[in-house]
Amino acid sequence: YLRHCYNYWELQGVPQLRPHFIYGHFFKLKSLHLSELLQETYDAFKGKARLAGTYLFTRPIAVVTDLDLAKVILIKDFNKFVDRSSSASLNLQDNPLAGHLFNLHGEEWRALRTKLSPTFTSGKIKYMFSTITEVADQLQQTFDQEVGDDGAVLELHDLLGRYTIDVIGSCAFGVKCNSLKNPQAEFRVVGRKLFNNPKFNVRWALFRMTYANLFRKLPIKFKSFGQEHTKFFLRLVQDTVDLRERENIKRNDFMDLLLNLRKTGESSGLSVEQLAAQVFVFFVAGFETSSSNMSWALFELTKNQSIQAKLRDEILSVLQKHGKLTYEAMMEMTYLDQVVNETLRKYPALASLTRIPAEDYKLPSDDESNSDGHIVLERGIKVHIPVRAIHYDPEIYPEPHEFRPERFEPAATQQRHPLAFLGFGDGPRNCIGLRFGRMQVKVGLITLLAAFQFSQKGSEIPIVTNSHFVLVPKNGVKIRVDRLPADWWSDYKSRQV
Ligand code: HEM
Repeated sequence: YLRHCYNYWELQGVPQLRPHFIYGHFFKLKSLHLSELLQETYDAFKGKARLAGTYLFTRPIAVVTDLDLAKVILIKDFNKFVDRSSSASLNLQDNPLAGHLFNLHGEEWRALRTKLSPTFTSGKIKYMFSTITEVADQLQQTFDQEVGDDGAVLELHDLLGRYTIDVIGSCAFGVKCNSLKNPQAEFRVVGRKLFNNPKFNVRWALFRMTYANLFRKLPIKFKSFGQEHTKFFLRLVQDTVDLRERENIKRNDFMDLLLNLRKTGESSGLSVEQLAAQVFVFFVAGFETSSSNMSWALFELTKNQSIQAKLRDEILSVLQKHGKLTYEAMMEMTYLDQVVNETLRKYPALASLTRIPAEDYKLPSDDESNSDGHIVLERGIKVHIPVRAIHYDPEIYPEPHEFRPERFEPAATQQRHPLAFLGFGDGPRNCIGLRFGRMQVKVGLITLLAAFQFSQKGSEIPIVTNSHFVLVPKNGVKIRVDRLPADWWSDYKSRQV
C-alpha cells in the first residue's frame, strides 16, 4: 500500500523526492511549517522541473520550483486556485471563529474579501496612525523603565508582542488592552496561549490536518482551539457591538468599519459570529507576524551596527524635518522600508503559500521549453509555493544569509522576478493587512531606534520555532539595550564627513 502511495507523483510524470518506503518523510516532519521538506524538494528540482512532488505522511503535495509557474498559480490563473486549504479542515459548528478570511473557501471567501477590502485601503489605514503612535509612546516608556540608566538585556519579542497586541486590540476591537503596562492583561494571556502551547506535538498536529476529513468522521472530538478562547472573543465582540450600537459610538478602527458593513442592511451584511471571526483573524494574523518582524529586524540591526546607524540617521533627519512623527514622515523613510523588506525576506512569516486547484488543472505549456505541459494537477492537491526556499535561493539573492537592505533599492528590485519577494504573498489572496502591518512595524521601529541603541553584549542568538505556522522566534530575542547618548547624531554626522 505504501509503495503505491509513494508512487503517486511518478505516475503523474512529476519528479519526486522519494520517501523511505515505510516511514515516508516522517522524520523530516520536524516543523509545522514544513520548511525543511520544502527546502529539500526545491533544492533537488529547481532548474530541472517547474513542479516537483513530495509527501506529507502518505498524502502527495506539489512544490513549485519556478517563479513563472508561481505567478500563474497566484495571479494569472488565480480563479482556478482560490482556496489555500481543503474545506474539510473547516468546522464552523465547533469553532465559529474559524469562519474568517484566511480559512474561507470559494465564493464565500470572494464575497467577504470584496466586503473587507475597502477597510484596508491606505486612506482608511491612515486614520489609525495616531492610535498606533499613542501605543508606541507607551512602548517607549516601557522600554525606558526596563532599560534604566545602566542599560539592560531585554527579551524584545515579549515586549514587542505586547505593543502589537495593544495596537491590534485598539484598532480591531476598539479596546485598550494595556498589556504593555500589565503583562497579565487578558489579551496578552490569550495571545500567548495561542502561540506557545508547551504540550503541542508537531507531527500529531500535522497528521490531524493532513487527514482532517477522516478526523471529522470520528466520534471523538479533538478541539484545536480552546473553548474559553472562543468565548472570550465572542463575548468581547458582542459587548463592543452592543455598546457602540447603544451609545452610537464612532471610532476610527476596524470594528467601526465592520459595523458599518453590518448596517448596510443588505441580507449579505455580517453576523456577529462572522464579525467576531474577522476581528479574531486580524488579532491572530496581525500581532505575532508584526512583532516577530520587528524582533528579527532589531536582531539583524544588532548584528549589523553600520546598518543600524544608517537607519537611525534616516529616522532622526526625517523626524527633524517634520518636527514629529507623522504618516507622511514615516512614508519618507525609504531605507526603513528596505530594512523591513529585507527582514521579511530572511524571516518570512509563512514558509510557504498554499493553493488548491478547484478542478483538475493542466500545467500551461505556452513556452516550447516546457516539456511538462501534459502534467495534470488533480483537484484538491495541495500546491506549496516555498517562500522561504525562494527567499534563500542564491541565484535570486546572492549570499542569502547576509542581511542587505540594499537588495530592496528600487533598481535592484526591478531586476528581479516580480515574485521573488513573497513576504505578504501575492495575487488576489495576498495579505489583506499588509499596509496596516507595515505601518505598525515601522512606527514601532522608528520609536525605538530614535531613543535606544541595540548592541550585542550579552545578547543571544534566537532560533525559529518549529511548533507553529508562523515563523516566530522560539525562546524570544534577548538583546542589549541602552538609552541613546544625547550626542549620538552629531557624533555620527562628524564621523561621516
Ligand atoms: C508584518 C506583518 C504581516 C505579515 C508578514 C503577513 C503575512 C501574510 C501572508 C504571507 C499571508 C498569506 C498570503 C497569501 O497566501 O498569498 C497573509 C494573509 C493574511 N493576512 Fe497578513 N501579514 C501581516 C500582517 C497582517 C495584519 C496586521 C493583518 C490584519 C489586520 C493581516 C491579515 C491577514 C489576513 C486576513 C490574511 C488572509 C487573506 C485572504 O485569505 O484573503 N495580516 N498575511
